[in-house]
Amino acid sequence: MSAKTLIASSLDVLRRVVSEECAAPAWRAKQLVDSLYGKRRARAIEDMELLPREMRRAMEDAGWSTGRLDVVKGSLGRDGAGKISVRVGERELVEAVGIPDASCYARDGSGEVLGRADVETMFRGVDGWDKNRLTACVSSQVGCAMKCSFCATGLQGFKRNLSASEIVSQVLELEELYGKRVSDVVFMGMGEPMLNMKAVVGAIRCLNEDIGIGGRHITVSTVGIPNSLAKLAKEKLQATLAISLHAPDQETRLRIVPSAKHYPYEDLLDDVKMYFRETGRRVTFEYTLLAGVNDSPSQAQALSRILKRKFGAGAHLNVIPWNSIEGVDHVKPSRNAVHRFCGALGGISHTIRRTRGDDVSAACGMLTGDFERRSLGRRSMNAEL
Ligand SMILES: C[S@@+](CC[C@H](N)C(=O)[O-])C[C@H]1O[C@@H](n2cnc3c(N)ncnc32)[C@H](O)[C@@H]1O
Ligand code: SF4
Repeated sequence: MSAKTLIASSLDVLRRVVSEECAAPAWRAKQLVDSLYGKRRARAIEDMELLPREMRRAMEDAGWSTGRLDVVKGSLGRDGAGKISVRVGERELVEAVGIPDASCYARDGSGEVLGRADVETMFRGVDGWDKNRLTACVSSQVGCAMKCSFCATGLQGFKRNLSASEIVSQVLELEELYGKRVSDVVFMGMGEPMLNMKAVVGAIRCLNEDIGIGGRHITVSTVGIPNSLAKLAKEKLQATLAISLHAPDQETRLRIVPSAKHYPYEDLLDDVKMYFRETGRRVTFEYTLLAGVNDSPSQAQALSRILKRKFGAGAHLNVIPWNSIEGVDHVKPSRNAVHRFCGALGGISHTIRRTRGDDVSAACGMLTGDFERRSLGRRSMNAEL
């Protein structure tokens, strides 16, 4: 990774690069933006045909790169959901997922292929686009330190934060592979976005202002980090906030979300309420449903009571039946259990998340970038915690 990446740099920074490092007129900064995110996107500075050759050379000499990422491998689910592994450092890989329209399907079954060209050939074999929507699920960290008991990323441990450029580039790579513009971005891949707020906010601004993805089509999902929501509210983003709640009370939450120890349930909900008041944005709660842990009708009733007490009609619940992960001691709830739980929610607005890409381990909580983890070794990843 180069620290001097043009992707996700603000227009002010790009203007400075153009005028101070390239001795070119400031209006060239607009062409630089077009070269990064416009129709003819350049993967490397040398390919930026809109810019004079001397200017490209000056940027390279000053140590700049675009920041585009290398796609190492990919796999495609039957429903067209595709997972890619991108290299973000010498020995680090993270995963990102493309989730097309629900009407899509993969012409050629799944399977894993190596190398960008083969991944692109495979991803272009997605048919059945209806509304032309493509959601990018991006990672914000290499691994995650939060250790939620049901999540493959949490099992992996934490390595480092991603930069804004590394986050945005995941979206650019998915757009290029599918040959489609991304319509929605969800920060639901690897990592806890609120532990990397500066880069996440920088990435959101770039996705919104430079790439043109509507703020309301960007969702940040967080397990809840003390004091982070007040800071996020100050950023005045249009993005939607999703809180991974998973329980109707502190005791149940503590069983599955170790970090809840530092953030009592009521305090979390009070902070969410403050965020709701400050931003006027509807808050979504996520609830990963685990058989025998948090899926009983009485737990749904308790959840309904507390959400109504705190938010009235203003909360929405996303119920996510657990996606099984090898070696993890949880049980997926039956269809009946999911419907019984939702039936007991007593009028709380909710949706049951349809699992996408689970046949290629691309669904929620299944991302790891494990390829490199094996060579790094779990001990070395955890050593940096
Ligand atoms: C992987 S997390 C990343 C964002 C953030 N760290 C968080 O927890 O909200 C995104 C969502 O996936 C959910 N999730 C994690 N593992 C899951 C699994 N195995 N099955 C279903 N949902 C899962 C999380 O609870 C969270 O709501
Ligand atoms: S669910 Fe989110 S916070 Fe928990 S371990 Fe997974 S990525 Fe981290």
